Amino acid sequence: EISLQHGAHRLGRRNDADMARWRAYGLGQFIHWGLYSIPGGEWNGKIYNGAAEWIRTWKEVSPQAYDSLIYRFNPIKFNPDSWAAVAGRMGVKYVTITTKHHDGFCLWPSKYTNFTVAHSPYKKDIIGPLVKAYNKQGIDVILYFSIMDWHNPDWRYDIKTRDDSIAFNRFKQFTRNQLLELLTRYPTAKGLWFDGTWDNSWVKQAAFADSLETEMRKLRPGLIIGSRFRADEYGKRHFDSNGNLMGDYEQGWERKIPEKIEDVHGNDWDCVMTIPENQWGYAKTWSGHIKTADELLEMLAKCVSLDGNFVLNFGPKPDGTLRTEEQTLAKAIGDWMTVNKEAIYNGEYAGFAKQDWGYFIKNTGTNKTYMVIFNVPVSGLLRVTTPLHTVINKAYDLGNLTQTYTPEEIGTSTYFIHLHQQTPKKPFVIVLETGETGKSHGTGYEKAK
Ligand SMILES: Cc1ccc([C@@H]2N[C@@H](C)[C@@H](O)[C@H]2O)cc1
Repeated sequence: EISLQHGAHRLGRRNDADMARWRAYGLGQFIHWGLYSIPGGEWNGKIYNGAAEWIRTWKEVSPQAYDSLIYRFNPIKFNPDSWAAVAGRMGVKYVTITTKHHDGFCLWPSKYTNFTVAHSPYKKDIIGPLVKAYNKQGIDVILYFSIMDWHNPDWRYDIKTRDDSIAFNRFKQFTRNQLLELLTRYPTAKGLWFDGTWDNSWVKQAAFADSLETEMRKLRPGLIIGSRFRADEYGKRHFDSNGNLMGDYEQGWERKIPEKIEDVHGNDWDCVMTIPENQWGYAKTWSGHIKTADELLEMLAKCVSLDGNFVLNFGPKPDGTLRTEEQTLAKAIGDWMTVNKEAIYNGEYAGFAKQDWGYFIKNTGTNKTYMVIFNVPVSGLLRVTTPLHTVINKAYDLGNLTQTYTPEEIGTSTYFIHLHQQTPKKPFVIVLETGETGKSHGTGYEKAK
């Protein structure tokens, strides 16, 4: 261990109520919305093959022309209550919304720049009504904020000269002002999701970022900030120079999911995922593979089974409506969640050996273990190896409690659950009520005769 001033300030998970609430979410929604939604990945009739929210960096686009999109931002059909209703129907417990993406356009009327909704034809605050609408649906809000700000002339990718550091010091104050402004304007926000923090300019600000994080936490006790916000004094990000996670949860799983429990190092984490391969902002043309509801449900179950939250991204259209494909997916996921939410909310790693048929999830509320089944084996036999001294007392369908199973014990802590013939063509859940050997009324099911 080396002594660090600006590394991790806490070892292991946060154990307070605010973090327990975040840990229990399971399913979240990401929303990327801003000026980039207007071109939607196309410019002068040509399709940009990068992520739509990065179109300002395309050589075909002059930054000034892009920035003039502010005069076309007027989402007349924007209705936050309808977005929140779609999210509520989908079963999300929290939403992460872009307040300012890399382009620097602010969806709230910031006092510290004119590049905001207040100076667009729309004029009104977007973030406030969104927070209110989502909170009304019982959905918590996390504010996405990009440190990197292409529009602000004081932004630098690196600090090479004295002029750079003079400009960047102004930029640091601007950033601090905007963050304190957001926390003050939107006091119900549960956390901040930082992005745009990989460039040397910011990585060199270990002390500043550390003190800013402390200041924000003091202003908003319980605030949840991930590992992407700051680097330690040796430039290490996410994990400090002693290998300890900075921030409250690991923010490294963008468009990817850990394979096994060892990959998450006992930390909380979220996975943020796009529906197409790599589009966060609205893209008129979705090319490549578009994920189906079943694929997304499997990602959700996999994340929760490994102690993470799964956050699915929506890129609303410039007029403020949600694209049809996203609404259809939200409903399909919601229909599944209506039946199976007990396997997702309050879900955590169950400690059962991973099996090919799907995922084990322990619900910390019900204390039951849920088998989320995606791949029914041709044998119709679902193998279950319980943790040591754990026996299965009951097994039944979550979707139909009268559909029970008598696990066949085939070895030490190992059982086969015999599926009934007509297994559904959709992911389904079997509930296991377990006990500790010697503590339950019996020793579980008798050995197979
Ligand atoms: C290389 C790269 C940088 C930033 C991103 C941003 N993070 C996602 C959450 C989106 O905001 C995307 O624009 C994606 C890829």
